[in-house]
Amino acid sequence: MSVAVLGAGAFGTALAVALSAKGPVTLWGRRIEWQGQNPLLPGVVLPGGVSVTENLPDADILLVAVPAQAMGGFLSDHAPALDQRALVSCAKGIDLATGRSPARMLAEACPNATVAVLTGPSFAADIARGLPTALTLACADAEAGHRLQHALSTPVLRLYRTTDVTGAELGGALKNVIAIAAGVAIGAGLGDSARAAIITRGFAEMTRFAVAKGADPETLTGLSGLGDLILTATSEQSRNFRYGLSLGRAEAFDPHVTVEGAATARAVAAIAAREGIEMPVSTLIAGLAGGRLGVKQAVELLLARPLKEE
Ligand SMILES: NC(=O)c1ccc[n+]([C@@H]2O[C@H](COP(=O)([O-])OP(=O)(O)OC[C@H]3O[C@@H](n4cnc5c(N)ncnc54)[C@H](O)[C@@H]3O)[C@@H](O)[C@H]2O)c1
Ligand SMILES: O=P(O)(O)OC[C@H](O)CO
Repeated sequence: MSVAVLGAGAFGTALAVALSAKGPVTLWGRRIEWQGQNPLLPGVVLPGGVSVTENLPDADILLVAVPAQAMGGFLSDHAPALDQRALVSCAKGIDLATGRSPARMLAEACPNATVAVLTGPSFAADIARGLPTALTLACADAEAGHRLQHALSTPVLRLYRTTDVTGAELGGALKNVIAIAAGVAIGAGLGDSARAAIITRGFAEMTRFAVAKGADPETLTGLSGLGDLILTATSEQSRNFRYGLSLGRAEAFDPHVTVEGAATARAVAAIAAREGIEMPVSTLIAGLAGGRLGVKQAVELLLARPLKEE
């Protein structure tokens, strides 16, 4: 099956590099201003098996690796050309404008496509270097999921399979919000114990939100939920964690860096308020990211919450 990656950022480029171990891969970007090495993925030389193009490619499997907040614009430009394919969303977020997940946006814009999600703990730099990585491939159609799992696994990129698209996708989106909170805790000097509390209580609210949206709670304990939360909330390789660090330290952060958790926190807080889902950490991160709250005030609000059963 032919494979193309749409979106030539760090993750799309890393996936193209990794999958070129199995056969030729086309990497599509809207404006490619580099050759051989993508500045978003420094130090990685594209292998010969990856061909880069600005013309939307024709392939059996299209991995869509644009950020969640860019998915709407991307689909308005390209949806008709994507229908009737296997579309694998690689974005981890919730669209702020519509409150929809990337897979849902793909399915609505391309009603005849088979839609799947690729998610889980994986830094682009690790994948591109060929380091061992385990991910989740989620597809509601179990047979199609099985085919995609095999088509996209390599000896070092191991894909586990699930039919719980909602659980896998929300785990990946929500962990970014909690990773920002973990970064804030460390940046503000609250310590490792506070970070552990935020990760644990954050995981509880990730699960609460996902279950309210129809997810199987067990999915949240897998690679796409807990696995990715552990990675993102504990590593300075993570852009979400680094953004949180800068908030905690009251330092500026490069606005050109993709930080999915900032907009997703605001999307989640709006949905949670509307639907009565208790999401204290995400709601505070939405306030911080939106500039409505300061770190001191956010910490005070969190510590002032009523004592309750775990
Ligand atoms: N970088 C990682 O380690 C990593 C790992 C796993 C998942 N992801 C997820 O992958 C997604 C993409 O992240 P990234 O790291 O590649 O971001 P990035 O900032 O490195 O690149 C984003 C790319 O998307 C392109 N883009 C933006 N809007 C577009 C549009 N309308 N049409 C076409 N292209 C458009 C940009 O030009 C850029 O090349 C995010 O949802 C992220 O959470 C990233
Ligand atoms: O750099 P981040 O914070 O966007 O995280 C990248 C991946 O999602 C980690 O699994």
